[in-house]
Amino acid sequence: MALEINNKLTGGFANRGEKRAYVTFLAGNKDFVKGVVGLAKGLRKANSNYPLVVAVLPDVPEDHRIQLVEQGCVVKEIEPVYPPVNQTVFAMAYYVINYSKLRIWKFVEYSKMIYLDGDIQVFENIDHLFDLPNGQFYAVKDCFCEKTWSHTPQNKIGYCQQCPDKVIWPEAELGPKPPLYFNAGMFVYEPDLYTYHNLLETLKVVPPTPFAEQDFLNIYFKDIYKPIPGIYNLVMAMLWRHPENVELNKVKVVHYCAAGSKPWRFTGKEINMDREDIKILVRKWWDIYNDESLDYKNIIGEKGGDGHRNQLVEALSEAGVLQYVKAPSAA
Ligand SMILES: O=c1ccn([C@@H]2O[C@H](COP(=O)(O)OP(=O)(O)O)[C@@H](O)[C@H]2O)c(=O)[nH]1
Ligand SMILES: OC[C@H]1O[C@H](O[C@@H]2[C@@H](O)[C@H](O)[C@@H](O)[C@H](O)[C@@H]2O)[C@H](O)[C@@H](O)[C@H]1O
Repeated sequence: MALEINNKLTGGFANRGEKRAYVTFLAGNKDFVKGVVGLAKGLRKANSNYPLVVAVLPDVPEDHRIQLVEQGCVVKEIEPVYPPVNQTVFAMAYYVINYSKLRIWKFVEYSKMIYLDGDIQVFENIDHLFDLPNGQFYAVKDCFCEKTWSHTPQNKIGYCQQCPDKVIWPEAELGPKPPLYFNAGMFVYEPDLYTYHNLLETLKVVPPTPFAEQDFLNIYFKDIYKPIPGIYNLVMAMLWRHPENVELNKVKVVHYCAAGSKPWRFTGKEINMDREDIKILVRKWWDIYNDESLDYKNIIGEKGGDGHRNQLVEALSEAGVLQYVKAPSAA
């Protein structure tokens, strides 16, 4: 049924072949663009075969969009998504903007995408995740132990899915154990318009909750969610909350989501930020960000020629900044 609707809605996109891409989300005019530039360069260093699409909100300024296009990104403007205003429950104000991530389900020119937050770095090639079987939603299990989870029954009783035997879930008092819960900073999914419209319709009747779109996506995809190993999204707090579950030398993807861990804002002053492993991970991020050999222009080099320039103009047009770009000089 869903597939038939999907074909109708996507105008036969079902035969869109194996067009794949990484995708991230960028909002605002401040420093998160550094995160996305770092991610673009990290994917290049990891020899990824697929482009990085950046879904930008209208408030992302032209110069940031030009930076991203010049780093080889496919910049696509999206409209914000705001949840229904609901007096009883609220999303943490900071996270409300993340509902806009839901727009990436309409990128149906791609058959499969891997979403990565802008505060994620890919240190080793993960292209093989695109070959995971279709029809499922793949992501890494989150951890409930940080105080950001103090609003939840899990955190209140010290239960965490990362160590389910440490504190047994008290079914008699709290009912059935909660389903597995993923961190929405990284996931493997298949864009399709049926799901896109269904997500937005469902959002209208689901009150906002503290972890915003992450909570919402966990509800929506709970029947097809398949956990993948933590090496594909090291939720930073795992280093001090569940070190027994982390083999840092095997980690391929690092998620700088702990308070104070964003490399481009790093001061080392927040809790846990004085740890040696954190300092090494931040330094590894900067090594990539500062590596000019990873800049797109140095990869393409002069070989690009007019073809590259035309490609750049086309990309800038899609990014909505063409008016700032002079047409390539006549050959
Ligand atoms: O001002 C902002 C806040 C968030 N984001 C995007 O939304 C994602 C999720 O926000 P954040 O990383 O702060 O969440 P965390 O995973 O750290 O809780 C970021 O990685 C960015 O891709 C952004 O572009 N600008
Ligand atoms: O909007 C809700 C956000 O929820 C998640 O961030 C949280 C979550 O990971 C908690 O488990 C951590 O404790 C916390 O530090 C971290 O900020 C996603 O990474 C982010 O992309 C976004 O969906």
